[in-house]
Amino acid sequence: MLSKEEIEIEDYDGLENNLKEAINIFNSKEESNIVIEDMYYNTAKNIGSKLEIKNYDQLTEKLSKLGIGQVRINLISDQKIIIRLYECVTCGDMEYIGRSICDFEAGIISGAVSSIIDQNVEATETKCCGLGDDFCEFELIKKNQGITKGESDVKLDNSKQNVVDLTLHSLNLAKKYKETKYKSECFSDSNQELDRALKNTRKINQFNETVLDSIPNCLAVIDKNGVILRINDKYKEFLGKSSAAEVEKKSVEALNWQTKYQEVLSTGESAVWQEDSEQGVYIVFETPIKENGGVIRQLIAVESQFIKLLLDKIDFLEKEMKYYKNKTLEDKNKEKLIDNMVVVSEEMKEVIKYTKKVAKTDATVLLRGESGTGKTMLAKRIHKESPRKHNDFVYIDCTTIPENFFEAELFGYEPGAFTGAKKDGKIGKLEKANGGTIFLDEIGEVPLEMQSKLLRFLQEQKFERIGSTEIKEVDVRIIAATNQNLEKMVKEGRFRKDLYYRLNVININLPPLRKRWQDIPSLVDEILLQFSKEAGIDIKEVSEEGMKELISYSWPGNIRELKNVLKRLAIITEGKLIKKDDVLSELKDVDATEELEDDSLELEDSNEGQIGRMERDLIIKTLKQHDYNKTKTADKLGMSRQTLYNKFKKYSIDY
Ligand SMILES: Nc1ncnc2c1ncn2[C@@H]1O[C@H](COP(=O)(O)OP(=O)(O)OP(=O)(O)O)[C@@H](O)[C@H]1O
Repeated sequence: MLSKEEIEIEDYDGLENNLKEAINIFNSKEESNIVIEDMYYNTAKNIGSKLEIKNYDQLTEKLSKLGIGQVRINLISDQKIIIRLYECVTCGDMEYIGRSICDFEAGIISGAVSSIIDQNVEATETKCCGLGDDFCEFELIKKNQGITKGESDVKLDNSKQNVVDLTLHSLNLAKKYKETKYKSECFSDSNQELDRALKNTRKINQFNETVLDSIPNCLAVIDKNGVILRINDKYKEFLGKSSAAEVEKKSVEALNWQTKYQEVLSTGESAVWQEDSEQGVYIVFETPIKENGGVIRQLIAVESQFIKLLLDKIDFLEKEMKYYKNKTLEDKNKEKLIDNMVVVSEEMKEVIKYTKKVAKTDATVLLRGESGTGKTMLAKRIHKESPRKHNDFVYIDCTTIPENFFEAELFGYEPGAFTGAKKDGKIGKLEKANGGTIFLDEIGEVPLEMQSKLLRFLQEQKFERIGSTEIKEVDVRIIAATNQNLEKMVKEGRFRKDLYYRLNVININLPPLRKRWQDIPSLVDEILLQFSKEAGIDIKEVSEEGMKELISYSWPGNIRELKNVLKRLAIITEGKLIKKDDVLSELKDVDATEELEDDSLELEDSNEGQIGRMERDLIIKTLKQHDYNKTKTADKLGMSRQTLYNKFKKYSIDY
């Protein structure tokens, strides 16, 4: 566009004033915008008609020269002409405003085209960059009424070029006015929006204040410098102030508040503690305000229902934690001390205390106790806790070795030592146990001849393999076990007296389970846990009533029997809980137990003949109850099949 300085014209100011005046007049009217637009259009049309454009090529060239834009003309029919204006200068200035704005261009085009075809045409803008279109488009329609060349709303000078330029300049001013007006409209729109936003913010603030004051706890906002920004009504009440202003904007130090706001700010972590005040005990809870650098402080009365609940819960959790801590510790100790061996009763605690001392020595140990009381388990424990623990623990079940193989088994033999011997010979159990422990289970079953050989070894720790004269010397600790009355056997000449004394250096007696029922609940837990692991099934529990039944039963087969009963119950019982009826139906057929509840069963202080009779009766009864099935009978009695066969032999039971 041409600037004022570029336009050398005398009555420029007059023209400009005219235009401004016109705009002012129109502007004061309600529909001034439309009038102004019409004025642009008509003035521009007048100019367009005076440009003396002869054809469309000249129109294109002229408009581009005037800087109006790049024109493309499309003659659709004699009656309808479409002109497209690319890079329209008005739209370039105003950009997208949501309505068509090229009244000036429309006027120029209509004036110019009217003079080309020498007929009045009116241009309507059908597309406009101001509406978001890619180009501006004008539809030119012929009108009957002709135009009066040379008549303009604006007084024009005689120089045509100057008239054009001056008018363009005036229109340019008007356009700027229009632009300013539009911007002020926008401004007023945004002012209204601001107003609305302000009102909303006030409403939200009001709401926040109400919420803050409705909170039943004392609440204060402290800024990062320790200045109290806000306290709610409850806090005001708590402090006994008539106005929040007495506290707000003051520092926490000045008011002597016990606060951890600095610690909360530096760590970003909340702080909670208890404070006593004249009004009672309070929990102080200070928490950082995100991205703000301040702290929210709350005081919650301990008397409040919420805190009471919380404290109850904490109390409960603490107790629970303590319980599990102790249990874990107990479990750990139990494991360390005796693997999975259950030791709850005082009787067993005594045994273990003694065993621990014994384990450190090399002394020969004789373990006494009914079948299934844990003699083998204890023997292993002694070995594990002794200095020999890194060497072998060798187990010999004396009931299972045929008489003539005993020596070979214990001392070994040379190649070809006897018929049927292995051709490379065999190393004996004693040699295997060198540096370690040998456990002779059921020592009362060792044949007499073998007893003297064993005695010799015990005296000298020396022996010869069968078929060899070479004397072997080994360092072996002996642990023997029996459930028989060895003293009686000695008297009857069935057990060597000297061997008895050799073995009976340290005597440990394992009490029967019925004498240490306190172990039963823990044994039940342990056995069910181990079994669930082995069998890959869910852990079962025994109901309280069921447990009472297990405790009151006399367990002739001791822990081995308890184990078997529980394994069966774990398999048979549906669901997680083993109930009283399940236990009873499992134990119902052992009516002989009543007889066994008699203390006279204890081997040490009982008459062997009486016990023998009772044991014989029990075996026969159990056999009958299990249709003479020996495996089931042995299982029920908590003994191995071999032990059962030995008992058959011992009591002349012929089945
Ligand atoms: N205190 C205990 N805690 C856990 N399990 C035990 C305990 N005592 C024994 N047992 C278990 O009971 C079963 C029988 O124990 P063990 O074989 O040691 O008895 P025993 O007296 O040697 O029997 P037997 O005289 O028939 O040889 C084993 O499975 C053992 O693991």
